[in-house]
Amino acid sequence: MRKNAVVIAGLRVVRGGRPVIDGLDLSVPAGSVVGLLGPSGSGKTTLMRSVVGVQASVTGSVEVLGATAGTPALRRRVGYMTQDASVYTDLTVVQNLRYFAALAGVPSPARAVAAAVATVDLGGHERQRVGTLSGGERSRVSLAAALVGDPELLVLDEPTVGLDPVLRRDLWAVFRRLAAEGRTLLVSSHVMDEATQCDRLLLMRAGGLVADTTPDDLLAGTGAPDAERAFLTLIDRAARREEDVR
Ligand SMILES: Nc1ncnc2c1ncn2[C@@H]1O[C@H](COP(=O)(O)OP(=O)(O)OP(=O)(O)O)[C@@H](O)[C@H]1O
Repeated sequence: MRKNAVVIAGLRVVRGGRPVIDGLDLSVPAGSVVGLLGPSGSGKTTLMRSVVGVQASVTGSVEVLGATAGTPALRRRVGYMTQDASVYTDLTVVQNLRYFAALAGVPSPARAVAAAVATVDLGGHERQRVGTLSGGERSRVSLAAALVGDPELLVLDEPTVGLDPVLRRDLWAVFRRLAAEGRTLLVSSHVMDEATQCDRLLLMRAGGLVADTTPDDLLAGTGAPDAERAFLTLIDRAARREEDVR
């Protein structure tokens, strides 16, 4: 089995004429849930877009499942859930999923759609137009769309944003189940209690990596009582180090 699902070396991304990621190295172990955390604007989405292969002005090496990010061979093997819902509100749940299954070239679309609906627990809503679903249901359709190609790597950009604690807990149970099946999940989040559900944590700040750690080591290394305060401690330390260098 592959040791790392993603290996990044010397990643540099220029957006709006300035480097927003500069010299990033990291790896994502296969079969694990890796949390991508960091303040707003730290580069999480840009990193995820680079992994999926949809980001322009990327230099350095981004290897995904043994291939260069974005190569056509990876299309079905990588599922991407963007921050904003990317499903069609005027189509039903099943129509959306059939469409995404066709894009991914899924050989048995009906079976794949049914499996994705079951995974995200949307049974009973199959024929409902997405525009009439609740916010939480809609984000689960986006997750199902990312899942319908049966990907080995799932890249999920803030999948739980705006969801209530019950839905967040349920979605994290889904993520854990997907990882137990051998899939790799790279999940960004602002919600620090979600950090404790990850196998590994990547902490970004200002386009760089501040920490590559585990939830236990994050707490032990900072002496903080919870993930949120540990995170703030590391961000403050990194900011102070940067000021000392200047
Ligand atoms: N299209 C763009 N043109 C110029 N700058 C951009 C563009 N998209 C993003 N940026 C800048 O790149 C930096 C990283 O943005 P990115 O969206 O990756 O951050 P993020 O960590 O995902 O933030 P958030 O948590 O708020 O979603 C930010 O400073 C942002 O302003």
